[in-house]
Amino acid sequence: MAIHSDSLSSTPAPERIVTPHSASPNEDSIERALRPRRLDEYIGQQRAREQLEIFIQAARQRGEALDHVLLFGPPGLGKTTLAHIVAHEMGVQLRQTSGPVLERPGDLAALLTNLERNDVLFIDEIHRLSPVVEEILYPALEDFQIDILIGEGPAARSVKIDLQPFTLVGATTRAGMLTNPLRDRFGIVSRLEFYSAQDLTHIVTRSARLLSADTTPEGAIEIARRARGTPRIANRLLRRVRDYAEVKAGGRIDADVAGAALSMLEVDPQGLDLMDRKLLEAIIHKFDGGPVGVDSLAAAIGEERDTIEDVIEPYLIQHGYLQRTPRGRMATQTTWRHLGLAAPQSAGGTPDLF
Ligand SMILES: Nc1ncnc2c1ncn2[C@@H]1O[C@H](COP(=O)(O)OP(=O)(O)OP(=O)(O)O)[C@@H](O)[C@H]1O
Repeated sequence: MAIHSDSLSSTPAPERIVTPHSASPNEDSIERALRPRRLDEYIGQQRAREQLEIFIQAARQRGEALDHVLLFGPPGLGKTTLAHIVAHEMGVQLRQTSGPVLERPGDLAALLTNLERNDVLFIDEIHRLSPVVEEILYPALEDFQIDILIGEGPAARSVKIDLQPFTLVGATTRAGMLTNPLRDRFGIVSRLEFYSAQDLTHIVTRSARLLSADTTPEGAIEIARRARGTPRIANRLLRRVRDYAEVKAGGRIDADVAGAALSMLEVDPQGLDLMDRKLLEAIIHKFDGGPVGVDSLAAAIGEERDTIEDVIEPYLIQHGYLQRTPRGRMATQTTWRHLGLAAPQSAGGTPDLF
């Protein structure tokens, strides 16, 4: 049966220090150790947290399974962490899989029939479920039943199997790619946002404590500011800065040490790394500032389209470095300025008045 307990990523982990994907098994285990276990340890995402707190308490009081939950947002923002927290707060087990590894209906059926009452089933990359597997999921979500075909040819017959009530937690970077019937079956839908520098500072401070890394408040702020709004990146930068501090600065992470370490890692003061700059420079130098289609851009920088759309772009767009127009991606005034260039009048975004 092709079901793994590890979550798999749709996009290959690129070689970048700020990639929001976890890059190695060793890193996975450190990540697990840093993962908050309870809702009150989960920093930021106030809206999602408050909603879940109420719905979990209500479900617990009624002794029922929590309604199905869809979490969406860019990678590394804490979807897997929230799924684990939901199970922990409900006092139930979590089973974990991901859309692409559920190849056949039988893979999903085996998982569903092994769930115990009110358990959580976490499906990462749920937008990548195959249509035949998705079919099985509909009656499971609605009536806690599945229809299984037994036998082949004219002798084949369909058998209904009752399931224990359970909660599906689905995670996706692309809510728009979910089919309508699947999306409609989630009672709770939460969009995770990039974290503020303040929330990330809390996360860095907490992780530093857990890793026994000697970090000053200013050191934590410096790391948080450059972490692209993403806890996974913040934790990774913290570990690299800790290495630097141990070798070069007697182990203490203050603002200067963090700044020097991050410059060495080519993460600039805005948290953009080589790949971000490569993409922005390509738009400006190879496509005259755009608009340029994502496929041409992918070819120009040797990166997968999915990685550009899921990993690189969302932060750049949100922070005004990139505009997505119907004719393609465009550099903005901020982009030109960031790269130390004079912006042409035609560039998108706020004009450079200074
Ligand atoms: N709100 C939070 N508070 C503290 N730490 C967090 C929070 N969210 C995430 N983290 C940390 O960031 C790491 C990455 O989070 P997680 O694996 O849950 O992200 P994800 O959104 O599921 O990413 P992906 O979609 O790539 O699997 C976790 O190990 C955890 O330590």
